[in-house]
Amino acid sequence: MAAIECVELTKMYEQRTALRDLSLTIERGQSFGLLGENGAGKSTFVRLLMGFIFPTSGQLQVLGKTKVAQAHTAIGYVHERTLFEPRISGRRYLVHLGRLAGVQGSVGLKHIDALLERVHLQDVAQRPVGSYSKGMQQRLAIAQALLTDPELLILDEPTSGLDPRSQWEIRQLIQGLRQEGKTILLCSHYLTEVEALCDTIGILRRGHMILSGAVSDLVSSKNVVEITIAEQLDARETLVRLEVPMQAILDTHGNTCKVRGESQAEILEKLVLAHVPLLSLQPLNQSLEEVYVQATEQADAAAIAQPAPVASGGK
Ligand SMILES: Nc1ncnc2c1ncn2[C@@H]1O[C@H](COP(=O)(O)OP(=O)(O)OP(=O)(O)O)[C@@H](O)[C@H]1O
Repeated sequence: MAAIECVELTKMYEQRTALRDLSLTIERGQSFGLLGENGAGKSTFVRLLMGFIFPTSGQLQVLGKTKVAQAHTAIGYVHERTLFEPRISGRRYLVHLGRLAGVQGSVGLKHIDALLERVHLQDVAQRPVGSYSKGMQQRLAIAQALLTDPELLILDEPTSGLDPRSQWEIRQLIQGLRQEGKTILLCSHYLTEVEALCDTIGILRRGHMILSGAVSDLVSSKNVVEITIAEQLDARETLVRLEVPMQAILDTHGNTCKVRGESQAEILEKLVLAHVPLLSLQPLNQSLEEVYVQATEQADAAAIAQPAPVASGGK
């Protein structure tokens, strides 16, 4: 059973379509990054998963439950703007919420102290939350999400607006949770963060999923190989001399050249037969940022070619 499964999920707010025909499976133990511009529908999807709002049409299952609220005890949720009571201490905050979630008694308190340590707040645990930095508050929000040791974590922009050090601390925490095998849904605008923390991604654009797949497949889909030959040789001259078809060569620089993946075997054969010394051969990846920009440009071009009949839009 998948952690999250939806089929043709649609959500309309009156006349506005926030999410349209979304079909998606997030397997257990997978870390999934949900990307998309402002107003793309990410928070709407999260609200549907949490059962705060209901689909207009389509099916949704969270941890096997179609009534998603029934899965709540196994979900940890970090809202994009967590609000705290500023006068109580971090520890008391967790103790109160722990009681609501059935985490209590000496075992519960031990668990809370371990969580405070895990998010590196043990030294400030008795201080009022109002005196915490934004990064510390965000770590407290993550501790709160972990109170019930949930199987699924939904993290809505957990590093948004934090300084680089605080972002790094949160990412370290998420990486640890991922390694423990938690299922993670991470909404984020930070593409390098998603590339580092997620196994699979989906890009939403005006309520549509325009691209999804494994990060490793998407970044390696460029199909370009960089070949480096002996230092004293000029790559372009060598390739011309060996009569390599020019359309196979994307770029040359000194003793390196970038060639199309499909021409790699033919070029290597020519180089080897001509006894050209090879120093390295490396497939070139593109960044997730490049994948994102390309996908959104293609979606825009398709939208211009075929305008959508129903209004949907940004904030
Ligand atoms: N309660 C609401 N009533 C009407 N329209 C809404 C409501 N909530 C969201 N929308 C609209 O639905 C669309 C999707 O919004 P949503 O908040 O899901 O986007 P998002 O991808 O989370 O954006 P952001 O990155 O800014 O958080 C937007 O056009 C938004 O204006």
